[in-house]
Amino acid sequence: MARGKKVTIIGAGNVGATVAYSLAMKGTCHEVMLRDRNPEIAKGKALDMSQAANAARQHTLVSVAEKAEDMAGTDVFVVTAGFPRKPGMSRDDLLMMNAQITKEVVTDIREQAPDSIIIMVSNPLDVMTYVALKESGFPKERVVGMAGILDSARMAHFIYEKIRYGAGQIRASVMGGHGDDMVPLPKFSTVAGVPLTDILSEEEILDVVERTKHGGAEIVGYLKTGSAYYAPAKSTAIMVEAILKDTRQIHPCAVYLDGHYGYRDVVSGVPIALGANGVEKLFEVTLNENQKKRFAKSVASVRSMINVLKRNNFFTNPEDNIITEE
Ligand SMILES: NC(=O)C1=CN([C@@H]2O[C@H](COP(=O)(O)OP(=O)(O)OC[C@H]3O[C@@H](n4cnc5c(N)ncnc54)[C@H](O)[C@@H]3O)[C@@H](O)[C@H]2O)C=CC1
Ligand SMILES: O=C([O-])CC(=O)C(=O)O
Repeated sequence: MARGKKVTIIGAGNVGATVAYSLAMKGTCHEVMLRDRNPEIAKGKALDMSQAANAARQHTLVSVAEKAEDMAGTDVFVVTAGFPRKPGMSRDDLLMMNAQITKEVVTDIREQAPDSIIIMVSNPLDVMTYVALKESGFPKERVVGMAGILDSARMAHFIYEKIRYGAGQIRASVMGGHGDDMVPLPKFSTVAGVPLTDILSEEEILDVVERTKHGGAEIVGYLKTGSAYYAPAKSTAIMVEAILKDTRQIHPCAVYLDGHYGYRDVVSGVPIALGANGVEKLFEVTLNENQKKRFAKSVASVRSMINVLKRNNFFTNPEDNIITEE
């Protein structure tokens, strides 16, 4: 069954506002609500976007949640509240400040819309998804992080730059966390069904892999004051649409691993079917030894950040501060 149609975006900055614009231009939902600690700017953006929706002959109304209670009845939350990185920083440097913000906003979500689905975007993404899951107390199916769609889109673009054909037919595959240890998978990537390994040389593939891993940093290097937002916003809007329309299409997303791939109590990016209930199915892809090793390294890096939070007694429920694995 398709869910209702109210989407609330917490954090109406570059990514949040662009997600709202993307949803409004497509008429994906009836109502998009923005919530930001700076409500005046959010109001200006909401008004501007509602007018743009009319220009585009769409029905979407964009408004602002001035009070937490205005978010009641939300079906899908997108959380982009938090700081972006600047040149010279890694996403992991945002851990402590964004964890606190995530904890605050998730408390409001839990109180105002306990049956909703949360799409996390703030960085470091996998850890923030874990924080949202633990602090909301929601079932693991209803807290999903956005990264894999973005990383795969970047990889597809870098492939396209090299081959200059097959636009729109490139299916690139990336798993693991959204950090420097992410796991691009050229062996699972194709152009219209033709394996990438039959199209590009080893050296060219290595170049695509490295550029994908540092795709976010490359853009931070140009923008200087913040990070990418067009591709991140489009990738998030795709997730919102999959949930609202119950498409159950398969996308790489950051989800809680509960024994999957041999890992517990951690979040990482894996292929899932995304639909009205959030994670409808999690796929366990058969990885070769090299891929397994790279995935393990990525999971370990996310876990080490989660453990920093646990050591600081960050989580509200004392049981969540128990370290299950180093
Ligand atoms: N998962 C991914 O692939 C990606 C993640 N990101 C992350 O998304 C986050 C947002 O990035 P941008 O939109 O570029 O940053 P931004 O600085 O443009 O926007 C962040 C917004 O959050 C708001 N905010 C901060 N604390 C808040 C609170 N407690 N309640 C409500 N609003 C609050 C700020 O006022 C600001 O408007 C960053 O952490 C960034 O690293 C960005 C791109 C891709
Ligand atoms: O690079 C960043 O900090 C923002 C982000 O996650 C991305 O663009 O992949």
